[in-house]
Amino acid sequence: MPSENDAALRALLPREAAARLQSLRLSDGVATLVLDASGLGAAERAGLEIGARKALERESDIAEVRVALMAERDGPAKPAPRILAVGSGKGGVGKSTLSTNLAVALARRGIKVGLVDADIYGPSQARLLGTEGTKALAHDKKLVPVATRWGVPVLSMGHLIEPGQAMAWRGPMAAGALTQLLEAHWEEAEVLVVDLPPGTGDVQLTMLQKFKPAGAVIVTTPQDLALIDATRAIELFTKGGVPIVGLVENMAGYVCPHCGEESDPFGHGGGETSARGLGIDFLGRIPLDIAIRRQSDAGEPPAAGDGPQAEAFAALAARVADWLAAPSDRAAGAA
Ligand SMILES: Nc1ncnc2c1ncn2[C@@H]1O[C@H](COP(=O)(O)OP(=O)(O)OP(=O)(O)O)[C@@H](O)[C@H]1O
Repeated sequence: MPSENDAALRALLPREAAARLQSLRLSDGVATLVLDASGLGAAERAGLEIGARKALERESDIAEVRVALMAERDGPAKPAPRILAVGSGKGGVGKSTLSTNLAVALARRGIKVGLVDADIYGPSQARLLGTEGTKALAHDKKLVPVATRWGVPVLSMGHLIEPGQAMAWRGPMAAGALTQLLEAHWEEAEVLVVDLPPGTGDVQLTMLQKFKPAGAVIVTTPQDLALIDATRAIELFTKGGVPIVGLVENMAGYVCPHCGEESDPFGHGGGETSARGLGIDFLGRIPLDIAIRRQSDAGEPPAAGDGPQAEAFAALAARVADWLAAPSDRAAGAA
């Protein structure tokens, strides 16, 4: 039976959230709500969660708000989302930044996208999608993805551990964590963009063996060394039978923050030539632009804006969406 206290809390909720409320509990300053999000798209789900969260966070006796969005189970089972792995041979090439913005740009095209941060030891997606400090809830022993303002639900170790907490896990534990992130309530997503850690460790192998991606996007930078490393990442996927969607050249060309002029300190066309040499598609270039770093650090994905940075990610998303629309042909063609 709801207590008077619960009724008072319920009255604080926006009308839509109150109508969809399944349960609401306040204990030790933590308000836990379960909302029925059946029939809602990703953006509406995000709006529902954010509205409820904001309304309760204003209360002085509520220190934390936990929201779980549930969808009806009846009706035909939805197919599992197709996994798009984003990989690189080495760290620091901007793979996480690319994963975030590719996911946001795909969502802007109307595709229902979720994002999994498979970088178990160095998670960054909570920050990049402006959800730092939000804890992921579990329902039916499965994690519930965290809604974002950009219509891209996300799960990252950053939503499970305290910021700065060291992850001293052995490989199998990290692989187990990845399994939890991927086997979460992703029912609403058609595509899951998975930001893989660099290299070829346990996490990548689990990914290939257990959750066969539909395709892999390889991120590189113009420096030769990174291109050689990218070759290794490509080999990992092709040996695992995962089709390569193509190569993205990040930090390609420097955009002057003062005059906007683009220059190429590392030469132009390395990514294109390299992709051609490897027999894979070239998906495009994302310039080295201080605005990309600033907005990303602030949890505002540049792909969600309307500047030239957003255009670069939109062009990339268009190529990837084309590939997703005809994956088997492409895969067969690439074989
Ligand atoms: N195109 C770009 N222009 C400007 N800065 C960028 C660009 N791409 C990435 N960065 C910045 O470079 C840094 C590294 O990017 P990011 O964390 O995405 O790389 P990563 O390959 O995922 O690294 P790691 O392997 O360490 O996880 C970040 O500070 C990010 O904001």
